[in-house]
Amino acid sequence: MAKVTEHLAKANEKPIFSIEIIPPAKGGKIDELLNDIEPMMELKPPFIDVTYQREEYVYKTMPDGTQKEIKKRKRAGTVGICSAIMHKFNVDPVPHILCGGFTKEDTEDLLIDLNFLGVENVVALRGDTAKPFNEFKAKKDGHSYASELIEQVADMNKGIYLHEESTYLSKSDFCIGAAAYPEKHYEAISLDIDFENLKKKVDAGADYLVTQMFFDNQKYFDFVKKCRENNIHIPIIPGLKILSTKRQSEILPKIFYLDLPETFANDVKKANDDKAARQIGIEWCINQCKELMAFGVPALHFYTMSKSTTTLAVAKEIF
Ligand SMILES: NC(=O)C1=CN([C@@H]2O[C@H](COP(=O)(O)OP(=O)(O)OC[C@H]3O[C@@H](n4cnc5c(N)ncnc54)[C@H](O)[C@@H]3O)[C@@H](O)[C@H]2O)C=CC1
Ligand SMILES: Nc1nc(=O)c2c([nH]1)NC[C@@H]1CN(c3ccc(C(=O)N[C@@H](CCC(=O)O)C(=O)O)cc3)CN21
Repeated sequence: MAKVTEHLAKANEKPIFSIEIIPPAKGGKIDELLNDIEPMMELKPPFIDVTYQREEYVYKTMPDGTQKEIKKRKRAGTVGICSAIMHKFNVDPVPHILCGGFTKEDTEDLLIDLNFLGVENVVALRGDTAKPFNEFKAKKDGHSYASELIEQVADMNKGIYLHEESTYLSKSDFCIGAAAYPEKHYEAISLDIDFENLKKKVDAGADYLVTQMFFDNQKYFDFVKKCRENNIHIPIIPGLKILSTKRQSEILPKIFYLDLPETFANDVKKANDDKAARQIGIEWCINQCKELMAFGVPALHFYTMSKSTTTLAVAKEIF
């Protein structure tokens, strides 16, 4: 097993093919998930990201009229999935770890579990705002920003644990990924402020970055240039989403704060149905990948949503 940065260092001629999967909805079977992703194994991704879905809250009126808060998690099982894909496919799992919903102590326990399982990588994120709220709120004794979470992982890599004074504790050795937003994070007031926050993540110990999806490569090229000019020299992996329905051309820019190039958006709008939109999405992504390869990206990371068909349609043209 190896670190993401080690995998990236080994790839010289071609970028690495990597994928991101999501846990199945509660009650789903691990075998179904493994079967769904198996077709992509033909392209030998050296690492697979497994997202962590945060909890949401629903409120139920009880017979006595009081409101009961119910905590629900639709897609649980990130750690178990990491262990399953590691043993079934012999690839490095990269669990996402979140600030949201976690105390620092919860995080420490999670990191100890991952370390014992032999997982050597994490992507450290703040996490989205819990539904149905409209503002991110850290847990009491939890982290507010990804940079703080990165610091905790980096501390453990030095043998510094919470509430322990001994200096002879075993050191973990996690490779730490962090998220980057070429078109700014949706909550950030400006691109520049978001960039300052990105620097904090790098200073806290991020080993590499993976970007939010983008459909305009120029946004990625400008972002990489800005990073390099500002002394950020770690690898920056482009994250790619293959547009696969007409609706996504309306909704993705709004949810994730991105621009769709006008020609692309118009072509998708003119498509007769989702099948036609998906074909346009596939072709757009193939062209994006070719241009990114020519630029010399270290990897092409696909947000697959655990579905292999569209990703394979693109990747088979590229790799
Ligand atoms: N669940 C998952 O697996 C994934 C989730 N994400 C999403 O990425 C988003 C945020 O995660 P990160 O980028 O890790 O969060 P982050 O903590 O780096 O940034 C979140 C927001 O806070 C601001 N910020 C950061 N540090 C700050 C500071 N010290 N002072 C003031 N403002 C600060 C940033 O500019 C940004 O607007 C979330 O929406 C997350 O859910 C992204 C990839 C996968
Ligand atoms: N803010 C944020 N939260 C995330 O969880 C997240 C990111 N960004 N960026 C990186 C990856 C990519 N993720 C995603 C999440 C959803 C779709 C997506 O296509 N979602 C819907 C459309 C939107 C909707 O109807 O809610 C779909 O059609 O599958 C793609 C990538 C998850 N990750």
